[in-house]
Amino acid sequence: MTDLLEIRNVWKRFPMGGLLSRAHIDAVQDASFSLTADKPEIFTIIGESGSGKTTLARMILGLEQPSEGEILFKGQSVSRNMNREKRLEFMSQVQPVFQNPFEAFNPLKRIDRYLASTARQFLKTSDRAKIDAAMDDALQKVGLSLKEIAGRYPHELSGGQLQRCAIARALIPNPPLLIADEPVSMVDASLRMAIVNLLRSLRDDFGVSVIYITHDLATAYYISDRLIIMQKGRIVEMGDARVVLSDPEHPYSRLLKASVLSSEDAGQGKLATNPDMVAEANRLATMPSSRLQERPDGRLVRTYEGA
Ligand SMILES: Nc1ncnc2c1ncn2[C@@H]1O[C@H](COP(=O)(O)OP(=O)(O)OP(=O)(O)O)[C@@H](O)[C@H]1O
Repeated sequence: MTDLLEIRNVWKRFPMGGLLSRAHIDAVQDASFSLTADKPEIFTIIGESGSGKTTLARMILGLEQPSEGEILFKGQSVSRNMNREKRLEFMSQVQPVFQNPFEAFNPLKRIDRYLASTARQFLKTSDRAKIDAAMDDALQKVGLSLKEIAGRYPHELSGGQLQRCAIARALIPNPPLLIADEPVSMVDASLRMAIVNLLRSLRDDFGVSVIYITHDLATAYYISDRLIIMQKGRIVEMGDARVVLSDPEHPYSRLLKASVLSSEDAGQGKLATNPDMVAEANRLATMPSSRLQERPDGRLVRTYEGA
């Protein structure tokens, strides 16, 4: 099997506290996983705020350089220092979808003009018919059409429609991989499932793999094939999404699941989280020596020396 993406022992260390300080934060610690080119999948990264999800995504997009380790896309090293031509070629294969569709579009620019400039850039053509065909093709994949959005400005669409347009923009170069960082969190709750189902259809109908970054276990359970759970920069559990989310093994994974369930029960006066579970997860996060161990069901779970 050929790898589409390979993350090899990647670390990202950010300096903290000014130029003269030696303090640093390990935003991502020794992350490794790969996506195969032969079978498109939705690979989810879950973790609470500050666990390193966005930093990992930015490294995959070549926007940040790993401090250690390597990221390979189709066998080629991804680097922040690619020249213009290489970057354009790379971007045509790995496209981001961001959280806030209203920030992704210039409010003063018609959406079709924005999509057209993306098509011109990646297709390297100024042929109007080819540009329109590429835009319409991408819009059809997200359930819209060029006719529907032609001449419209961002404020004339709902958040859900605009997020579809943002995904259509990302699809224009026909990338095999999308990196979707919290793509539904700014979208109205009633429209969220439509976007989530759209990601699934991109995988099933168009062979696009998606790295789906989220806090939300429910949508992760619904669409993911595999997932990793991150705690303070470390992957603590990785495996088949349904196996891990149905029966999480790592204390932090259990805590995440319990927190979600208990928020549903909050109206009945139950505790939002169990303090013992929080204390145990926090204790493990500070243990220096640990490794991912394979379980008989194929998942990887972090274990700690002397825990
Ligand atoms: N450029 C930076 N300089 C210093 N620290 C950073 C930088 N970028 C991220 N960090 C730190 O790295 C850690 C991981 O941040 P990151 O944004 O990757 O987390 P996240 O899981 O995506 O969180 P969220 O869900 O809130 O987006 C945080 O402690 C953050 O403060």
